[in-house]
Amino acid sequence: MTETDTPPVTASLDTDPFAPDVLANPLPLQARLRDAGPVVYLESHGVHALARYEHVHAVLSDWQTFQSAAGVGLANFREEKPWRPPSLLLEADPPLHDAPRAVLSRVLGPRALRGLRQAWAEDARALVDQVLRDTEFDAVTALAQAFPLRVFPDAVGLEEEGRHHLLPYGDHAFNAFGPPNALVDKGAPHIAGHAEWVNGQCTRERLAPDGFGAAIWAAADRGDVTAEQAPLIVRSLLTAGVDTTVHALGALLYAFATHPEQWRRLRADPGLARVAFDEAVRWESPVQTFFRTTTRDVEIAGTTVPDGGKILTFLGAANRDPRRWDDPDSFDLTRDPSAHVGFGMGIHQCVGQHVARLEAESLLTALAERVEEIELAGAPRRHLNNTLRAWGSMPVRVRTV
Ligand code: HEM
Ligand SMILES: C=Cc1ccc(C(=O)O)cc1
Repeated sequence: MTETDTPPVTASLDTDPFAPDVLANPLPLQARLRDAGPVVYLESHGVHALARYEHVHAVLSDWQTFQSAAGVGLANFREEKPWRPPSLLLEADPPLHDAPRAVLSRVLGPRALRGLRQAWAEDARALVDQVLRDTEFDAVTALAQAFPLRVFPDAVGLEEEGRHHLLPYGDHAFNAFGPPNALVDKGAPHIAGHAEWVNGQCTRERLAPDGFGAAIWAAADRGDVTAEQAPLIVRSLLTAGVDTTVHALGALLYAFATHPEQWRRLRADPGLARVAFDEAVRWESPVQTFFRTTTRDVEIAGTTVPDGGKILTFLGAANRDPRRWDDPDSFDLTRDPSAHVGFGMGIHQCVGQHVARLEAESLLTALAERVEEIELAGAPRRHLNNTLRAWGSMPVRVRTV
């Protein structure tokens, strides 16, 4: 056998996963990646891609070998300056990651959220009553965007004025995890204005005295983190806490508008609201991808990735891996979705997931009480983003009780 006859251990593809047509429908490429092998070299960006559940789970669980401090996007912070000061959680490894994570775990933990449950349930009912005055509406603007933007900025303690900066700021941040393409170019001219408001909202004096932001500053006063760290920890909430839940709620509404039998199942058992949300996060994976950077030469399933190599983990592909899930492409409330990687895995697993679940449970419970049937009233339109899987609009028709 000559050198050229030896089959390559590592498959490679030249498809760009951040191309518009792929972002509009990533499922075919995800299937190709899973089937091509455990590790696939992407020539388009010079990175190694993982799309199978087993290997995505393993890489996200091994922060020592696959670090976050060199950035969790394509940009390698060892070689280039980040577009903004790195996050003290997302773009940090232990030990620097530990104290900020411990603070947010407490501020956003289930016990801290108990005080919000009643208020968010009432607000969801008020919004649903208002929206259901019409039998046809855009579920993205009327519900998926409206509810998080009614409850989350107040929970953080943000000023009323300027909240319109939140969605475009997050949208650009999530685009910036990808390559410097047209989506990044679209947000670049406006990001300074959005960032000026967002960064200003993270200062102690601009935050209401009783929200998540004030609780982070109180942790600084106790010495759990420093006063320099406090605003950046608040910034994490504003970056990660809005667009993600908006698009997860969009995924949830799309799932039910296209699966009437699952909607009937939820109405028969409203206690399914929380599992429905996690099944929607598995099925659509609003956060599709994240990168890691190797801290040494490492072999993954027969492929050696050199130190400093970027690894692209396809969370969305892992969440539909038939090696892990029965009938993965179906949205099914009888499934146990709890092992999904839609919130990540390991020490960086989403610290805001309980906030997201409470938002979803509040909205879904209010809808299930009033809406007998929900269906698409026209073709939904995708909102393209390098990292987020999102709907830009979703016309629906409802029958109410
Ligand atoms: C359905 C909604 C959400 C989804 C799908 C989501 C997804 C994720 C994912 C995949 C990660 C892991 C990132 C990594 O491993 O590099 C993560 C981390 C994080 N999320 Fe969420 N998230 C959501 C909602 C939220 C909310 C509401 C907040 C804040 C209130 C939040 C704050 C964070 C923070 C601060 C991190 C970094 C944690 C760390 O590095 O230790 N997320 N999220
Ligand atoms: C899941 C995305 C995410 C984005 C930004 C941050 C942050 O800025 O800390 C955390 C998570």
